[in-house]
Amino acid sequence: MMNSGRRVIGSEHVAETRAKGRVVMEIMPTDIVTAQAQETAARLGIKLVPGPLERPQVHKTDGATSLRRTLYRRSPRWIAPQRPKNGTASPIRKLALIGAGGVGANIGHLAANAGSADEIALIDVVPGLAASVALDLNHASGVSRSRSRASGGEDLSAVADADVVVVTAGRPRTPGMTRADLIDVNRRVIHTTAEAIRTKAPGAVVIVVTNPLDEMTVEMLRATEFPREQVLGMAGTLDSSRFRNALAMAAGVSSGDVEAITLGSHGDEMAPIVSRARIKGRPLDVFLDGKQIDACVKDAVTGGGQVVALRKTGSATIAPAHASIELIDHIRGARTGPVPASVMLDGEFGISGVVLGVPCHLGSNGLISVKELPLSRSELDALQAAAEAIRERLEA
Ligand SMILES: NC(=O)c1ccc[n+]([C@@H]2O[C@H](COP(=O)([O-])OP(=O)(O)OC[C@H]3O[C@@H](n4cnc5c(N)ncnc54)[C@H](O)[C@@H]3O)[C@@H](O)[C@H]2O)c1
Ligand SMILES: O=C(O)C[C@H](O)C(=O)O
Repeated sequence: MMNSGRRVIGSEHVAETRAKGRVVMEIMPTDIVTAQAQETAARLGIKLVPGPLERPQVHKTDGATSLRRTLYRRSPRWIAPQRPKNGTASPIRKLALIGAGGVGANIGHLAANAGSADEIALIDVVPGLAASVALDLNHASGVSRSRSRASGGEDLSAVADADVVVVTAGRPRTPGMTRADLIDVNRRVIHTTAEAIRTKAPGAVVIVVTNPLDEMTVEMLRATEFPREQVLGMAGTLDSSRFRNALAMAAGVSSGDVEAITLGSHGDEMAPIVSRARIKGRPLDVFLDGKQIDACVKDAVTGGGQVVALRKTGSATIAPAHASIELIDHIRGARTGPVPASVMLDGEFGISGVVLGVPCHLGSNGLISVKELPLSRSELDALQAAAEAIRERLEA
């Protein structure tokens, strides 16, 4: 039934859906669903679900039929960041990478390849390591045609005047360890690096990667005495990527069809946000049952440990590097929209004085604002629990 361009869904439509053996009925944004249809759907066990994000519409133009894509913004695209239309975001002038091990070298590689920075300065305490990675990156530019120039050495003063500093310096965990077991050894490394950043690159945006992430981000904030806008922790982009991958594999779709985010801590108190996750623009339960969704949540939380158990000598490096580049892209304006990062909260989500993974708007000076998404009661409780757990660990 049509009514000024709108489809009115009556109980007969619901009954037709049932008769076809279908259990889901798609409702488009312009549809009007009668109260009777809702009752019939409930009685027959039919789910009325929002239609897909994109749906081709047929339009008649001068007797010809053309197909036009109409975008239905069922949920705001607050998860998947978008590149600016003209794709002309400038590279960062100087990117410093403290730590040229597994994660640091991979960040250097991706940054050079994407032209994220004009100058990439690598620093590592192991003699020759950072210089060798820098040389390797420069050698690759003959093929990749990257314009980035890399340099490497042991001296922390090479952070001087960096616009963005990524800190991966420190020990990774090995099987049998939790990230929290790294607190003592890595806190010392953070303090050493923080001193150099504070004095030589006081205007830099610092991205902490070293574990345990939430605690090390707090240490960096304390030791540099930088405002909260300038110190970000990287974990949410990695955990969200793992969550999206798990959902995509379970639903048999590509990761690009999935929008999902994780908040909270980078550990057992991680909070994958199920209520706002979408597969092809639709809620998860259209594609997956409760058990499958729980398994995906578990996969996101345990993903890091799974890699450690297999690798034995260290932890993941490739996905963390991509996830770090995502933050760098937001800082340099190559991507827009909220992105999960760990920042010191100041009343957002009702939490203060603790570093937690939350959706953030970022820019060239770091944090612009925290985006307080509407979350379900249990998700808000999970954020509060994560904040309390981190607070307790810091006090201990
Ligand atoms: N936040 C996340 O999501 C995430 C993801 C992956 C790894 N991590 C963490 O990142 C850290 C690095 O992981 P990795 O796989 O690159 O380890 P890695 O051992 O391969 O590299 C770490 C490097 O840091 C260097 N280093 C140590 N102390 C230093 C100092 N004072 N100054 C300069 N360099 C120093 C080491 O020589 C080493 O080369 C670990 O703590 C790991 O747990 C975090
Ligand atoms: O798991 C680890 O120890 C490394 C990192 O935090 C990860 O999640 O891959």
